Amino acid sequence: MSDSIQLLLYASFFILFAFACIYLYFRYKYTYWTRKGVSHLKPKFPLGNNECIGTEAFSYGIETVEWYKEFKRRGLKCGGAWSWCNPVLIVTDPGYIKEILLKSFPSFSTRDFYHNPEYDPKNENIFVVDKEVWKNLRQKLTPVFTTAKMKLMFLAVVKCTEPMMDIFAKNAETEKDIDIREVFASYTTDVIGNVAFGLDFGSFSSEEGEFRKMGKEIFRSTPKRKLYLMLTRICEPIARYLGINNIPEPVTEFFTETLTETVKFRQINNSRKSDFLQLLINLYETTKDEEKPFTFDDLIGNVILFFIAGFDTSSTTMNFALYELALNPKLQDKTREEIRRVLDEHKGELTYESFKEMTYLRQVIDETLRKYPPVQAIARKTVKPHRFEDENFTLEKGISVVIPILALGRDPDYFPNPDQFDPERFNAENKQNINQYAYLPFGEGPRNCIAKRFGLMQTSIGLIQVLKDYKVSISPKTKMPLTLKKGLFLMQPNETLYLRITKA
Ligand code: HEM
Repeated sequence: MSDSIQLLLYASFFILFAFACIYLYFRYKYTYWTRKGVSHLKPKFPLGNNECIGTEAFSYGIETVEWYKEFKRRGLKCGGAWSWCNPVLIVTDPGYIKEILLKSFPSFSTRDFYHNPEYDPKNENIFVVDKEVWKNLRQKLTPVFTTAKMKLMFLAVVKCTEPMMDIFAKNAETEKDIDIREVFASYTTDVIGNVAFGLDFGSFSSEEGEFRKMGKEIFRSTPKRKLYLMLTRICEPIARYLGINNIPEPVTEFFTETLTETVKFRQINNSRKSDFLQLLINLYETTKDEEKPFTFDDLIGNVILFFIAGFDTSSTTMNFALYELALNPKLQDKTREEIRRVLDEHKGELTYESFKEMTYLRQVIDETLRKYPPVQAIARKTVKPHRFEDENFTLEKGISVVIPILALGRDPDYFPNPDQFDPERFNAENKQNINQYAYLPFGEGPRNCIAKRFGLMQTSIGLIQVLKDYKVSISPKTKMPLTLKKGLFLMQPNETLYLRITKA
C-alpha cells in the first residue's frame, strides 16, 4: 500500500472516529431530561430541537413557539428541549416566569448568551456579562436612561427624523414604493449616532453611511460565521479557546477607532454634550480610582451594544406597527386623529409633553410589541440549583431556562383572538387585566430592558412623523402576508414591506 493511500485511510478512520465520538456524546446528552424525569420533546441529531443553523445558535428564536405549544398541549408548566446538545427548560407558566425573572432572580441572574472575556474584552457589555460584573455595570448605567435624560434627548431625536420626512414628502409626490424597514433602520441608526456619539451618521445620504454598513455587517450571516456560531452553542470552552467573538471583529475595530477619536476630540476641546457618550465618558473619568472602575473597554462595549440594541429593535417595531395600521385603515385614522389633536393642543409642536399625551399611539405600540416582539425569547442560566414548588426535579446549576415571549403574546389563554390586531387590549381598563408575566416585550425584573423608555420614545417619534401627515397602504409589490424568519434571535420578516404613502 502506498504511503498516500495509508495516510488517506488513517485520515478517514480519524474523521469517522471523531464523528462517532461526537454522535455518542450528543446521544448521551439527549438522555438528560429522561434522567431527570422531565417531560420533553424528541431531539434530532445534531440540532436538538432547533430548526436551522443560523444566528439562533447564539440564542433562541421562533422555534420556541412550537416548543411552548407542545408543553401547553400536555398541560405542563415547563418541559425539556435541546438546543444542539444543550438541555434547555422551556417555561410556559407565568407564575414560574415571575419566579425566574423576579422572585428568585439570584438563581437566574446570568443570561444564556455566548461571550468571550479573554479574547474579546471590548464586547463585555451589560447584556452578556455575568452576575457580579453585571450588577456593577447596571448600577452605573441606569442613570443614563432616566426620564430626565429622555426629556433632554427628545428634540435631538425629533431632529433625526428630518431626512426621513424629506423621503416621505418626495415619495408622496411620486407615489414610489418605500422599503419602510430600511428607512426606519436608517432613522434609528442616525438617532443612535446622534445621542450615543454626538455625530451625524448620515445614514440617508446617497452613499450608504459607514454606520449603516456596520449595522448590516452585524447581522450578516456567512458560512464561516454560521460555523463559528454553531461552535459557540455546541461547546463554549472550545469556541472560547479558538478566540471566537460574538460581535464581528471589523465592527469592534470600527467602533474602537471612532470612539477613541471622538473621546479624544471632546477631551482636548473640553467639549461636553448631553448625549449617552458624554454620560459614559463621565463614568469613565469619575470611576478611575474605584475598586470596579468603568473602563474604556466598558465604554466601547456598551456603546456597541446600544448601537445594536437601539436601532434594530425599534425599527422592527415601527415596521410591524405600520404593517398592521396599513391593513387596518380605521385604526390608522384613529391614531392619526389623536396625533393631530394632541399636536394642535400643543401649538403644533412635537415635544416630550405632547408625545406623553398620545395614549392611543402607545396602545398601538403595545399591541405591536405583543404580536411582534423584536426579542422573541429570552434565556437565563441557573447560577445555583433551583426547584419549582410544583415540580419533582431540581434544576441543576448551568441549565438554560427559556422564556418564549412571542409564544406567550400569541397565546389565546392570555390574549383572546391573538391574531387580531386590537390596540384596545391595552386601554387603561383592559391593561389592568393583562398578566404581566405573559406580556414581556422588554423582559422583566432587575435584568429587564434598561432602555425601555428610550426604545418607546424613538419608536413613537418615528411613527408620529409618518402618520401625522401621510396615509400608508401596502404596495402590491409586497409579498403578503408577512411571515417571520427562522433562525434569528431578533425578529425579522421574510418579505420586504413596501409601503405607498399619500398625503392625508
Ligand atoms: C422597542 C425597543 C426595544 C425592545 C423591544 C427591547 C427589548 C429588550 C429585551 C426583551 C431585553 C431582555 C430583557 C430581559 O432579559 O429581561 C432587553 C435588554 C436590554 N436592552 Fe432593550 N429593547 C429595546 C430597545 C433598546 C434600546 C433602544 C437600547 C439601548 C439604547 C436597549 C438596550 C438594552 C440593554 C442594555 C439590555 C440589557 C439589560 C441588562 O442585561 O441589564 N434596548 N431589551
